This record gives sequence, C-alpha cells and structure tokens, in this order.
Amino acid sequence: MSATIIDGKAFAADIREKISDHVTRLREENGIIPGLAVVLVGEDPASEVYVAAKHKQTTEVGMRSFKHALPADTSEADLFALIDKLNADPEVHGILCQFPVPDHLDERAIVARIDPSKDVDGLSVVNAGLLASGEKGLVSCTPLGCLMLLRDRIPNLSGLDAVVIGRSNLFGKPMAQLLLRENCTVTIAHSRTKDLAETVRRADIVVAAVGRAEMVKADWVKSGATVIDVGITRIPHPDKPGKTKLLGDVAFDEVSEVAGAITPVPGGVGPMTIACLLANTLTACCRAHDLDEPEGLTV
Ligand SMILES: NC(=O)C1=CN([C@@H]2O[C@H](COP(=O)(O)OP(=O)(O)OC[C@H]3O[C@@H](n4cnc5c(N)ncnc54)[C@H](OP(=O)(O)O)[C@@H]3O)[C@@H](O)[C@H]2O)C=CC1
Ligand SMILES: Nc1nc(=O)c2c([nH]1)NC[C@@H]1CN(c3ccc(C(=O)N[C@@H](CCC(=O)O)C(=O)O)cc3)C=[N+]21
Repeated sequence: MSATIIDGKAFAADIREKISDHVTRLREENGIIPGLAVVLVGEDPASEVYVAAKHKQTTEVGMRSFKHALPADTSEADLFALIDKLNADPEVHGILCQFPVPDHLDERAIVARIDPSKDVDGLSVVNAGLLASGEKGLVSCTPLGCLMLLRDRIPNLSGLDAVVIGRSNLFGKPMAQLLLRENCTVTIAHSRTKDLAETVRRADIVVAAVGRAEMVKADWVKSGATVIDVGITRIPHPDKPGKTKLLGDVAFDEVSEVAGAITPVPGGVGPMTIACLLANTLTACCRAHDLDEPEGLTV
C-alpha cells in the first residue's frame, strides 16, 4: 500500500487565500488592517529564516507586519518594555516572540507578559487553560494546523485512537487537547513511555513531535494509519555541500508503504504553522473589534 501524501503547502496556500479575502473585506468595509508583531532576540539562523517567511506571508495577505529584532544581550526589562508597548498598540492584534531566546531570558515569563488576547502563539496559561476547558481562546498554531489537515482527511475523528509523541506546551499538550475535543481516544507518549513502538502501533492517528530524525519506523505504524510528522531536524545536505536538508521524525520512505496518509517534511505541517499564525492574527483582530470571526480558521 502506498500512502496519500498530504500536501500541507497547498492547504496552507488555500488558507492564506481565505485570509486574504477576509482582510480585504475588513479593510474595505471597516477600515481595519490586522497587524502582527514578531519579536526576535539574538541571531539564530533558523529563526531568521522563519521570521523572514512570516513577514513575507503576513504582508502578502494584506496584513501589517511589525518586525522587532533585538540584540542577543537585551535585558528582560527592555524586552518587557517592548511587549508592553505592543500590548497597548491598537494597530497590533497579534504578538509572537520567536523561540528559542538567549539563555538569560525566560520563555515562560515572556509569554506571560503578552496580553492573552494578542497571544497568537496560544502559549499563555490563559489560552492553554481555555483550550483545556473547551472554551474559546487562541489555539497554538502548529496543533491547529495539524487538526485542520486531519479534519480534511478524516471528517469524523470521533472514537479513533490517536497517539501524540511529545508533551511540550508548544505542541504535544495542545495537540492532545484538540484531538480529545474531537472525541479521539488520546495517548500522549514521551521519553519515558515504556514501549513506544507498541503504543504507536495501536493508533489510527500518529502525530510525532519529538525532534529525532526518522525515529518512527514502518513496523511501528498500523496499516492505513494517518501519520502527521511535526518534527524538524536540519542536517548537512548529503549531496549539496554547504546546503542543509530537513528531516522529519518519521522514516518517510518506509512508513509511506504502510500508512494510509502521511505529511512530508518539508511541505507538510511547517507551512500550516505560518498560515495558522496569520489565521490567529485575523481572529484576534476580529475579536478586538467585536466583528464576526472568519469561518473555518479557528476551532
Ligand atoms: N513544523 C512546525 O511548524 C513545528 C515543528 N516543531 C518541531 O517539532 C519537534 C518537537 O518540538 P517541541 O515540542 O517544541 O520539542 P520539545 O523538545 O519541547 O519536546 C520534545 C518531546 O519529545 C519527547 N521525546 C524526546 N525523546 C523522546 C524519545 N526518545 N521517545 C519519545 N519521546 C521523546 C520529549 O519527552 P519528555 O517530555 O519526556 O522530555 C518531549 O516531550 C521539534 O523537532 C521541532 O523543531 C515544533 C514546532 C513547530
Ligand atoms: N514562538 C514560537 N512559535 C512558533 O510557532 C515557533 C517558534 N517560536 N520557534 C520555532 C518553531 C518552529 N516553527 C516552524 C515554522 C514554520 C516552519 C516551516 O515553514 N517549515 C517548512 C520548511 C522551511 C525551511 O525550509 O526551513 C516546511 O516544513 O515545509 C517550520 C517550523 C515555528 N516555531
């Protein structure tokens, strides 16, 4: 059996088109332009690439993009002063601080400083709590993107066995909450899970977010299962000197012989993350102005 390849890149492009239409209407009918502020502290090469992609896509859908690049030795007080300013700025509807940040800064404290109604990463305790209680908040972008892909592939997720590998606040926990909300039976696996292969073999849906290249093998996967690969590991390109190559957490070639559907890396979950960031910014903007929210862009 050969799996259907889930085209996250195309799906993300569709979402951006929907967003762009809605942004045009907001501007023409209400005179409002959604704005996203991205804060980058220090010079991490991978972060620079992500932030540049976010900026490009934000402006392409007609939103305002505010980029704040701060030096690596920025103090917590200076960073908080910037966040406070963005919290108070009516032109900014979404704020994202790109992680990782330098060691002297505390990611949790940064997230806590961002106004929860502008926390488009969905990482604040308030938004995590709203998700866990089944209330409306802002949902973390990558899990939101994965759920959109899953719902598109499997319209009724109810009763399916789902295994999420990884339990981070950024991904694993909110992903598990979303699947639970869809009435899946959810298992969260992590580094202390006793028999990971056996656990994964039971799953109709496997979501891998560990950061260990090609960890999930073909004999871990039930025939016909849907496999969502979130992990990203960058390695030197085997054939092109000086270039890098991305690997997922799933051994793509062998698993696609067994799975029913699978996301590739790159071109799967990654593009959905940025599309959902834009979706969350639009949602936050509509809520800030008490306007109807766009359909199909939130859960
Ligand atoms: N495509 C995208 O848009 C995004 C991709 N990512 C990628 O997803 C991956 C995970 O990200 P993130 O959640 O932030 O990472 P973290 O490092 O925060 O979490 C990794 C999780 O994997 C678990 N783990 C580690 N080793 C094993 C193992 N041998 N077996 C089972 N579980 C293990 C850890 O368990 P424990 O808790 O016990 O330590 C932890 O819960 C990374 O590769 C990241 O780059 C992340 C966000 C967005
Ligand atoms: N506050 C915060 N929020 C995040 O959401 C966040 C973060 N920090 N830090 C880093 C991780 C990682 N992340 C990705 C975004 C897009 C791609 C993406 O577009 N990937 C492309 C490939 C890009 C490439 O070629 O490098 C793909 O998979 O096809 C990947 C990963 C968001 N993260």
